[in-house]
Amino acid sequence: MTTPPVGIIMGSQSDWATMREAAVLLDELGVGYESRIVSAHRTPDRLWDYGKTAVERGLQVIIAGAGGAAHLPGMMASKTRVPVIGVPVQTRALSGVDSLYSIVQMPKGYPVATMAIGSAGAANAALMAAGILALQDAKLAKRLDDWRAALSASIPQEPSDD
Ligand SMILES: Nc1c(C(=O)O)ncn1[C@@H]1O[C@H](COP(=O)(O)O)[C@@H](O)[C@H]1O
Repeated sequence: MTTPPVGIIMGSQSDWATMREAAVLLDELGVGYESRIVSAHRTPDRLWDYGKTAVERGLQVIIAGAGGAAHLPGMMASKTRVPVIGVPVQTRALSGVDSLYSIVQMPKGYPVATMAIGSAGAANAALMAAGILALQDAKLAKRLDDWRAALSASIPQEPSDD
């Protein structure tokens, strides 16, 4: 089985409602991906193996979503040089600010490209991954340009009352 270019990983099944937004967009753009539950806290060996084999398996971008003490994206960035895009999942207790702060403040040397909290962040992670892959893929670049143009065209000039 060939490895798709993008790995979507998340700390828990409960993150899928958010991370699905990334999957939906990658589907729209025709970008292959795999989705896995990988937790630094609950499945540390799985995290280790995923990070250790990411380069040799051919993953090109990893989108990592987690909530609360969201160590998954940073730990994955420590384990592989494959670029990691972090998605702070919204939490009930602290609205996702906990997730954001856990992901964004990486020490020098191990970056995580951190998106907005919640579903907008998950969707943007997919667009960011597509943008990275499009640097080497002219057909994808065209699909991404078309997607962006369609979004622009859908924005009305004036507000309406309905
Ligand atoms: N932040 C992490 C990590 C991790 O960073 O390794 N593993 C699970 N979690 C988070 O725990 C939250 C609650 O998980 P449950 O809903 O399973 O209790 C989820 O948002 C998950 O990302």
